[in-house]
Amino acid sequence: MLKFAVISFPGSNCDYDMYYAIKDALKEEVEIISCDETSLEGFDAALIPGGFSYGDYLRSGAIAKFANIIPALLDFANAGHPVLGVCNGFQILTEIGLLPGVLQHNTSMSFISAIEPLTVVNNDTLFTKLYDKNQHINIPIAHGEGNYYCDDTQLAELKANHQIVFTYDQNPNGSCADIAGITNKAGNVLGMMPHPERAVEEILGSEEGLLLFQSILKSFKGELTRVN
Ligand SMILES: NC(=O)CC[C@H](N)C(=O)O
Repeated sequence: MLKFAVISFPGSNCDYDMYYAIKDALKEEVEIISCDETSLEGFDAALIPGGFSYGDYLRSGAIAKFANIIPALLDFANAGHPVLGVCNGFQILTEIGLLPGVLQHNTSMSFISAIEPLTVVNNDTLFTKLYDKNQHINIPIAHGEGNYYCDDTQLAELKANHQIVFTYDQNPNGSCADIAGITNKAGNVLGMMPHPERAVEEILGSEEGLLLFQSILKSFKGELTRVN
């Protein structure tokens, strides 16, 4: 069994969605831990859920950067363990420097809640290996600050390193290059605004998010096979 940590901040509101996606849909071990903790020892992967950490004050994710768990999360990511940040989790990953760029207010300046068509532009990652290349999937979004921005040099690097993983088919928020999700250069940290954990069974309207979590599992099994 793999053990996932869901890191909960004051104001997280998708921690239980993430928890149940892992526990009931993926059927792996998962624990919600407070951002006041200082260690991720014993966990195989870390998940940063959506929400409004510290009320989104200053800027989404800007205060979460100072939580006790962050040094351990940086070490965990830099050691190559999988880290997934969804929505506010993506915002936090950019604030702590694990991913390039920033998430600005949507160009409409409104909160958008919708099921969004996406394209899986890179299926050669540990998070997307079970999708087909250029597969179209429908995943919900729910954010006010999802407008991804990076400068031209960063965008050229993201493209050259195949770090753009998901793009919007009908860009809802003004993100540059239609970006919905990116990885770090090493490929073990994924940030995305759409919520795969809210699309893990048909009754939720889509189960196309489940493949992402199953991909993480498959990546681990591949690794274990190689090690043994
Ligand atoms: N669902 C969420 O994680 C909300 C994200 C974020 N706080 C925003 O509104 O942009």
